[in-house]
Amino acid sequence: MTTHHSAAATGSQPVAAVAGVSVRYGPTTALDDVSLEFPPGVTGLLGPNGAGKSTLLSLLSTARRPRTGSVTLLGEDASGRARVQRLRRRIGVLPQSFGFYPRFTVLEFTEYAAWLRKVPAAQRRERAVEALSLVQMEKYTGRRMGALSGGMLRRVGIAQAMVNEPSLVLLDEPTVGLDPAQRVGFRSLIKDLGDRCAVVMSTHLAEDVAHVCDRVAVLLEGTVRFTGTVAELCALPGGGASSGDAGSSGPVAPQIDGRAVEAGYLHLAGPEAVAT
Ligand SMILES: Nc1ncnc2c1ncn2[C@@H]1O[C@H](COP(=O)(O)OP(=O)(O)OP(=O)(O)O)[C@@H](O)[C@H]1O
Repeated sequence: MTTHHSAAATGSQPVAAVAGVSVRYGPTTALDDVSLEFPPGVTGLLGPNGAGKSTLLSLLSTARRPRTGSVTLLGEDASGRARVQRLRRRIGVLPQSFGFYPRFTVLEFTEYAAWLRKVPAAQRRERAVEALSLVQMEKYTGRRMGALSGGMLRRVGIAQAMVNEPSLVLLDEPTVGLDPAQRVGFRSLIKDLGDRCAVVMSTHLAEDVAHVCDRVAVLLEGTVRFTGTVAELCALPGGGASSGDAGSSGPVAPQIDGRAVEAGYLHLAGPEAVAT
């Protein structure tokens, strides 16, 4: 394990937290009385489609307000227009899909993201170049957005999320649609981000969590079924306790039975697995 794993596992001050949050879309309950704390490092939100991961990220990004409960970001209650606007400048977001003008160059797009995040004009170019080199896209600053491959586009997506040097970055399913080799590269990139800022990453792939995350929260049907370290998740019955390598060139990571999580079977581990 790397040093930032242990730092995050020692219960440092949370970077973000939700307490008793519920969100409904008409008759659908997307989140039901969810309480979670996000320490420094990389936290995975693991769950099948529809579990409530994107909704939880939308609360942490301040895009949505909970129907009940509270959201605390960077030590402040995320309410009140002025405070929320100030907090947004310190948060980076990679949505599941992001729009862009295809004729923008990579640099123009990233500078535009800096403008949206209220980075002062004099710093925008420098921040954009730095963010692009962070994701190894510095050679492609002049390429049109419309001419990028899927993997490159996702890298630029991470760059735009990092362009305001956020203290908290939220990544919604960052590895979806990547081929296996790209996914391995992305996992190491996301791990590196975790050394710069707190990262919350949603995924339905248990392998992502095993290779990238310090901590994990399992969501199913809008409720939290587990929180803890990856090792603790692996130790659960049905969590898969074997060690091995699922294609990563990095250190050997514990394996989680991804099929069990994706199929929503993890709750079969029993009530003792349910942590709040
Ligand atoms: N705008 C919306 N209107 C109505 N229902 C919604 C809306 N957004 C989400 N839902 C529903 O809320 C529940 C949680 O959705 P959410 O997108 O948060 O889950 P998720 O775990 O991120 O899944 P996915 O990976 O498929 O996005 C699902 O039942 C979903 O159908």
